Amino acid sequence: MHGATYHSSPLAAAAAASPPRLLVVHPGSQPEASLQEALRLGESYAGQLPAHVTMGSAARRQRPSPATFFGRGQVEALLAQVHAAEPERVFVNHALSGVQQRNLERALGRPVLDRVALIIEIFSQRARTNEARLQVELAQLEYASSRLVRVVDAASGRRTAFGMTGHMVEVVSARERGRSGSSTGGLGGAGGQGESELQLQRRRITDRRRQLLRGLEQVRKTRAVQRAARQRSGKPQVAIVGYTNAGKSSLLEALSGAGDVGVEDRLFATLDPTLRRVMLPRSGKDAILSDTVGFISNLPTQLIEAFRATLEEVTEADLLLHVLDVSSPQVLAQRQAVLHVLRELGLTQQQLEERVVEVWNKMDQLPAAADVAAAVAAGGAAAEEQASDGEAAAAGHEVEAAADEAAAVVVAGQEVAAAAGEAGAGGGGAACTGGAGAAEEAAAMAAAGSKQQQQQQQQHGTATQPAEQPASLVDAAGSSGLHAAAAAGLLPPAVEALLRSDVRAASYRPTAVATSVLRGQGLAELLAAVEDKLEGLLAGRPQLSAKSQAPAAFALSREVIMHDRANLLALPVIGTLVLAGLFGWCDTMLVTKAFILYIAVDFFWVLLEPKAVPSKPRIILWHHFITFLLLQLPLRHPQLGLYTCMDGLVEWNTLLLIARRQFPRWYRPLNAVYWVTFYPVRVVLFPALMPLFWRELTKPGYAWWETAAVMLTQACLVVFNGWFLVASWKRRR
Ligand SMILES: Nc1nc2c(ncn2[C@@H]2O[C@H](COP(=O)(O)OP(=O)(O)OP(=O)(O)O)[C@@H](O)[C@H]2O)c(=O)[nH]1
Ligand SMILES: [Mg+2]
Repeated sequence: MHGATYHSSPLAAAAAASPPRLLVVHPGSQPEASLQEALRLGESYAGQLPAHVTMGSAARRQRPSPATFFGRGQVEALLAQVHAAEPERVFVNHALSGVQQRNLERALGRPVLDRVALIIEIFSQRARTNEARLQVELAQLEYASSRLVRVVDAASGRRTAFGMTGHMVEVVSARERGRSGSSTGGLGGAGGQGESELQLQRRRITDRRRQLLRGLEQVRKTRAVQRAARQRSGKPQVAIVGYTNAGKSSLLEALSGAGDVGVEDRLFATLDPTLRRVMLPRSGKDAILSDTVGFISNLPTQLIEAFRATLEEVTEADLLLHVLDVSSPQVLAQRQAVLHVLRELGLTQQQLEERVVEVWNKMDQLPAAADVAAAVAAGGAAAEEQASDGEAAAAGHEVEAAADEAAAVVVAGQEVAAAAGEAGAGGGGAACTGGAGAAEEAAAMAAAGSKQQQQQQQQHGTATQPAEQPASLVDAAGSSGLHAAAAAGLLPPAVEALLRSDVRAASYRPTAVATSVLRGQGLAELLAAVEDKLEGLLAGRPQLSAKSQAPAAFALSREVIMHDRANLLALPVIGTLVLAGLFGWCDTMLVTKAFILYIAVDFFWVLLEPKAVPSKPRIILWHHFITFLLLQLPLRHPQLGLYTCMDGLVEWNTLLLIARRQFPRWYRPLNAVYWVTFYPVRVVLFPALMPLFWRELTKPGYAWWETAAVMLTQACLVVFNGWFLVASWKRRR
């Protein structure tokens, strides 16, 4: 029952074989845009645009009925619609409680899905890899278990409202009842078992959940190891995120040249992260880009939680490319939804502000796409000219506003290319000094060039692929072009709002690059902006900007860097004194005192600021305390000073350890010398000092407790070195 073979939800399997006919029921109180999205979700699930019915009016907002969500009259009307349309399933475009869902299923005689269930079912259909299937099943389980109690409490006690299919909870077994035409036949014969059946189901859920979590933990570990290996290669990691269907996979395909990422005009086409290498134009270095599952507003928390392993590619990335579909009137809400999910994933506001580049995609889909592109070309040229002339003060209002924006907005376009020859001098100059007037002029100039295409767009109801590839017109210098287009009234309200700084919250103004991925426009500018941003971001992380072999986890904190630097100064002094003491060039008592001073200062440093060491400050403190005790004896018996110097040799090895993480460029040679010195000093010399100490300390003149203290402390240091060796091995593996 809990065997190795995996069976995804039988409903999903059936749906994949022949997509079920769906009826979308839209509560009239919900906005029209929500209906459009519901239809797209329905289309993604059923493979065809579903029929829909709106219940209630937007004007009359009534409280949802706790029993059936819709009022009694509405349910009757809905039943009539269901009889007319004969759908296999009904999708209510709202969140439903377990009781509402079950009562509606009874009333309509059909399985009823709410928004969360539908999204989970779409995920279930799309899950291809083992990782995705595990994650989807976990989400299904969480969803099912959250309604288990309520459903059973409300039931007559004669039957449970859910069933089990093999090892898995059937999420909406009532759907299955509807499908089979039976009112009691939950999968696995769950009927009639009462409370004990409930307990059994609960236990099965818990067991399966535990199993899934174990499987996913393994997935996470594997992903973490793979990520660490990629980071070791020194290649920056860039994650593409965005609302579903915004064009993320298209962008990855376009930037990487790979044609196998999987672009589809349906919601949640992508579930699994796909990685591709992309060359950065200026440095010629590679970055790793990852495409991942799209987000949606009110993304079920079960899915966010379940997809954590996948979404860690996002949280661990150096940079995020946030793709926005500017052709959607809902672009602002979609942007907020994505930011909301990113925050739920644990990204802080500061990380969002620092690590995001926005991609304003589907520019070609704007109603006046050609004119916008022309205005942008004119504005961009103006900005360039303006920059080179140093005449910022003379610029028009719109251009000033653009300069205020931190964003760099770029559009390249074929129609723009046509206008560029003319606009380069005339249009550009006009935009520079004329603000909105110039934009109109530029738009008018471009209008002639783009007329033919506009006609095509009207004919086909959509933008068409241009015959020629566009030339890139504007570099990532300013958003004046789009501002000019906005001033000329060429932008839809949503894009205008995107541009306005009041919407782009004061502190949140990521660099933005306008693109039409479908037409290959704006991609060069995007890559340049990505490279700029990465350079800025990785400046403090040299192991990423320079190819090195340094381990990934070396994003050092300020505290560690300061402590390391102090040690890089102190340890060579101590090490040299130790060598001088060993060779007899310096009094061993002086060495001992210097050693004690160093250990004491470092002890208090770590005590007061535990973050000064990358890990395990407590062990470091114990180590220092024990060393401190050991060093007391040479103060009482100067003849033991030579042994102090022998112990002190270990500080050269410590110096190499610190240098290794502080100079990642030299990681390989430093690492080699570190290990060459590690074994003779820590593994051979330290234990070997034990019999030497014993021989010395059993001579007359030493108190028994002095012998015991030295032997004990030296033994502790031997154990510490052993632990250190094992920990290093583990880390390397
Ligand atoms: N007009 C136009 N369509 C685009 C553009 N970029 C992508 N598309 C189309 O948008 C649809 C969705 O593209 P995808 O790349 O699959 O979108 P996605 O963000 O990966 O979607 P999910 O994986 O479902 O979240 C496809 O039909 C693409 O051809 C663009 O710049 N302009
Ligand atoms: Mg995709």
